[in-house]
Amino acid sequence: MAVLVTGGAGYIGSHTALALCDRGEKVVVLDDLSSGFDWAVPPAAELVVGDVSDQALVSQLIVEHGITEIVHFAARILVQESVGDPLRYYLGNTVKTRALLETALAHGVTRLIFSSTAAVYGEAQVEIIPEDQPTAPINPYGRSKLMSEWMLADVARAHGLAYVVLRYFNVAGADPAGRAGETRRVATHLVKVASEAASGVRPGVEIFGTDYPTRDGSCIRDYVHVSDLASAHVAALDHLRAGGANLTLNCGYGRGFSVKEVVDVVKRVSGVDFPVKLSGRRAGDPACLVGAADRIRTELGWTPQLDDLETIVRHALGWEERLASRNARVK
Ligand SMILES: NC(=O)c1ccc[n+]([C@@H]2O[C@H](COP(=O)([O-])OP(=O)(O)OC[C@H]3O[C@@H](n4cnc5c(N)ncnc54)[C@H](O)[C@@H]3O)[C@@H](O)[C@H]2O)c1
Ligand SMILES: O=c1ccn([C@@H]2O[C@H](COP(=O)(O)OP(=O)(O)O[C@H]3O[C@H](CO)[C@@H](O)[C@H](O)[C@H]3O)[C@@H](O)[C@H]2O)c(=O)[nH]1
Repeated sequence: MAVLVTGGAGYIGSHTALALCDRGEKVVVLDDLSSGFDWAVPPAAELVVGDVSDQALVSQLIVEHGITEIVHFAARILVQESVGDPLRYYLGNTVKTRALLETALAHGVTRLIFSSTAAVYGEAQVEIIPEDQPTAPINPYGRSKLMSEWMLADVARAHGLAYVVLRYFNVAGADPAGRAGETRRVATHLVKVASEAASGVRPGVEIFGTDYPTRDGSCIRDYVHVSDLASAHVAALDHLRAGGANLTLNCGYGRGFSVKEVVDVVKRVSGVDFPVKLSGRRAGDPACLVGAADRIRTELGWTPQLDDLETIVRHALGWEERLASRNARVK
């Protein structure tokens, strides 16, 4: 019995692989390393380098390792990039998910956890978004993920697939023990970017958009600690193994911070007053995304341990320090 973690060399996948290994699960990571790093895979997991749509490879992995569940993270993840190159997103996120599903079903793997996103909601009509809010994504990234959600629901009805869809809000922070964190060839996520600025890796932070209809004109997001998110996946796996119902759940804390507030917290926690430039809006960004957070607690018994922006930022800054010493060693 083993769990296949696609995208497990990436940010959220590597933290979830760690959480699974920590409790003694056998973990096989499948990752093409297009945005992930081989060294990010926990030592206790096995890394196979390849593409999730390579059906011969995935078939071989399922049979060889006795895969019983798939946690599917592998995807392209950037909203702005999806606006400029939509077909890349429909291929990477929708078409390849279809191929993976087909392979899984062909081998009788019928339990799957899927990384979806708050981007499926689009421009929120309510301050706190419940799961039954109509989906109306405003960018190709969100649409590519929503199509995958629909595929899962259809396949569940037709072939008995059991799934949990987790709609993550904005993921940030790093493993509290410093074993993993967010590593990017080019960082774009706000907490990561601001942590890099505080660490001197970049000159400063640009705030994209100050004319949104929010309390200070900058966008509002629900920032969730990556290790809490990892534990939500473990809880989802237990739910499926116990024969639980198919679920689509928000994964956030139910409270939002503006871009300006996040930047201020990073400055305060780091003690570094890095330069900030006010700029125009970035393509594809909704004004506000904050998720109702009660259903996942009720359904999965998920109890976040790290719901605190300062803690998230402290862990993100700690990871930057580790990366700096690691890069110094590698050079
Ligand atoms: N980071 C966030 O804030 C956030 C929020 C909502 C949803 N998500 C979703 O969570 C998942 C993971 O995001 P992340 O931030 O860890 O991204 P990431 O880029 O760090 O990780 C994705 C991993 O998937 C791998 N990958 C991509 N395409 C692949 C393919 N075809 N075959 C094999 N491996 C492939 C990449 O090399 C990378 O290691 C994604 O599905 C993303 O859409 C992320
Ligand atoms: O240098 C920066 C980076 C970001 N932002 C703003 O900060 C907010 C958050 O942006 P970012 O951290 O890039 O995350 P999102 O674009 O909200 O997208 C993330 O969060 C979504 C869920 O809400 C996921 O679906 C996506 O995969 C993930 O990239 C947005 O308003 C950005 O315009 C800035 O102002 N300056």
